[in-house]
Amino acid sequence: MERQKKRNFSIIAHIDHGKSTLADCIIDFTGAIQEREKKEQLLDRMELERERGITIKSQAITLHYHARDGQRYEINLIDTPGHVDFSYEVSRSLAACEGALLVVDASQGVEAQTLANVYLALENDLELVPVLNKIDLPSAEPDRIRQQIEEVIGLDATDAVEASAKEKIGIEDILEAIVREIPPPEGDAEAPLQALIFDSWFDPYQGVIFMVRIINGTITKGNKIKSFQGRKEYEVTQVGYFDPFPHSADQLDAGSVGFIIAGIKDIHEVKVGDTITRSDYPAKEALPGYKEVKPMVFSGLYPVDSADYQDLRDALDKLLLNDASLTYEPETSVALGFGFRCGFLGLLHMEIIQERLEREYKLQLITTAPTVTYQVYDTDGNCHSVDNPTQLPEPQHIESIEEPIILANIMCPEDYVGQVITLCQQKRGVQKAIQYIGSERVMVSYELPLNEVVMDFYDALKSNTRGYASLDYEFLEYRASKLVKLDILLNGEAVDALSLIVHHETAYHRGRELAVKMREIIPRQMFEVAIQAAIGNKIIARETVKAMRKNVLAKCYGGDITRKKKLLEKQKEGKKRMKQVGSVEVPQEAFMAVLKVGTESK
Ligand SMILES: Nc1nc2c(ncn2[C@@H]2O[C@H](COP(=O)(O)OP(=O)(O)OP(=O)(O)O)[C@@H](O)[C@H]2O)c(=O)[nH]1
Repeated sequence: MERQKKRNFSIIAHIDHGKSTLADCIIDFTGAIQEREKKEQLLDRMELERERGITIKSQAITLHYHARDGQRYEINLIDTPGHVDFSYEVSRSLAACEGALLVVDASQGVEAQTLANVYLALENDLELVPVLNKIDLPSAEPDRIRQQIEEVIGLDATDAVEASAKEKIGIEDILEAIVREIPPPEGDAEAPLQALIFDSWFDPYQGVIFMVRIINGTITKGNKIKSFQGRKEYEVTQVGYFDPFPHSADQLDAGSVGFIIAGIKDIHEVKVGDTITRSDYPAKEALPGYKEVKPMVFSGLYPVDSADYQDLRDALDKLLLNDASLTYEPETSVALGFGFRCGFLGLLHMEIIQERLEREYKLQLITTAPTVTYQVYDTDGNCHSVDNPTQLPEPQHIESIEEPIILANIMCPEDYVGQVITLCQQKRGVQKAIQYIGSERVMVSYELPLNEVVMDFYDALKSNTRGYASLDYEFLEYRASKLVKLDILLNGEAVDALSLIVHHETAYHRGRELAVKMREIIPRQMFEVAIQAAIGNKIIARETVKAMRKNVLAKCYGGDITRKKKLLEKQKEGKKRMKQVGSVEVPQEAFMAVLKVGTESK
């Protein structure tokens, strides 16, 4: 199809403002899928995504639309993940488009991620088409939100389409706006090939499938291709597009969006953000903006049953095929045995991976508290990247420690500004700005140590603002800080998996709270358990779990055998999540308890 009749667009929105539902409506409206083939939330591929209602991997669908001007248009809808953890993927998807629908919930209005996504879209020079969704809600106030969009974003919202993805209102108007407002792609089909990879995944039969936007040139079956970052050359075996089902095409040319298959077995050979070109007629330059995503949050994953170690490795291998941003390497813990240190883009990414391992691979896991990567300078002048408290050198060998700092933008109703500020202060935040957005909403910007945010910042923020605050953040820099290692000892033995790196001012308080929390979590055993918190060699707190007096079965004397069996079963169930640490049995909860202390502290 000629370029003038093509449109490439994404939908950007704050979480839950209705992006996926609207995408489904648009697909439906253009008749891309038959009723019987339709699944709820079609764009969300995995079961987990459906259940949580979030979109993890981006994907593109080619639609055909007969517009009111009598012309037939090819419209490529490129789905983007909405969460802050995945902003890099959002950015790549946006780079493949000329425009974006900016979906705003007509009752909630502009939120932190609306703004963050708008900035990403503007960086990519996209034409923004505002849509006010959920106008079916009695609480919808389209006029007020229209004004808010103009004030906050500076975007003319006079013609913003009023829509309801739920009631299928305004869908045709949205398609008309796409055709009218979003420019057709530019690009030169005669020039050397430059194809931007904006998504890739591993298919067990085809190998790596990658989604591209052809910026210049053409690609067809049989072409030899290579990427600017990868070293090897591959032969294209198939090109095509999804509608949403895969279809082969003769070729993809400048302005098109589609998939390429080239028998690639290693997902790391084709990285999202990289540029593909042809070996016979190579482009001189990669497209701008290639940036490697680095994991920001680390956690140890251990099988509850050490016999499952190999299964965990296999499962991680498989997950890695579809998720190039996940990293892992083997690690051992005295307390937990053999496991893996895994790196994630953020907390949500971490939760998703953990849940997939447990649900799809039926693994029972013990996870350690998340940490960030520290830059530790030793007294010999060497710098070490430390993502595990146990790797921290002895205090006398440490010259200084630097921790990652983020810039967090929090948007909330003005009534909650006080709570948000208090929370940020507690978390060692440095205030950067407080800005009124429209008449009642406020944007609070703080520099915060990522280490404090990975603990439980998000939950605390939600509960302190009754769910009304939204958060977006970006990495800023590494900054020197006074950090110390806090250890927990059980019967005199330091438990490596319970160690934490914390700021020296909060260490004392955290240690004491953690010891109390451990006493509540660790069940009584046949002997007394001493719980101590220590900073360096200094013990700062002690709690005791008294020895057990009663046999669980004692109260069943004379009772029937099935009841006894039930009790034992129940005990066994509980034991599954227990880890033997020295002589002490420690439940899974204990390893995450560090997340539960500290917010109320100070
Ligand atoms: N009343 C009403 N509810 C809607 C409308 N559109 C979406 N919803 C509901 O809003 C919730 C969120 O919708 P999603 O489409 O999952 O939102 P999303 O923006 O894709 O969310 P993420 O995938 O998490 O980014 C769901 O419960 C939808 O049923 C609408 O027009 N009206």
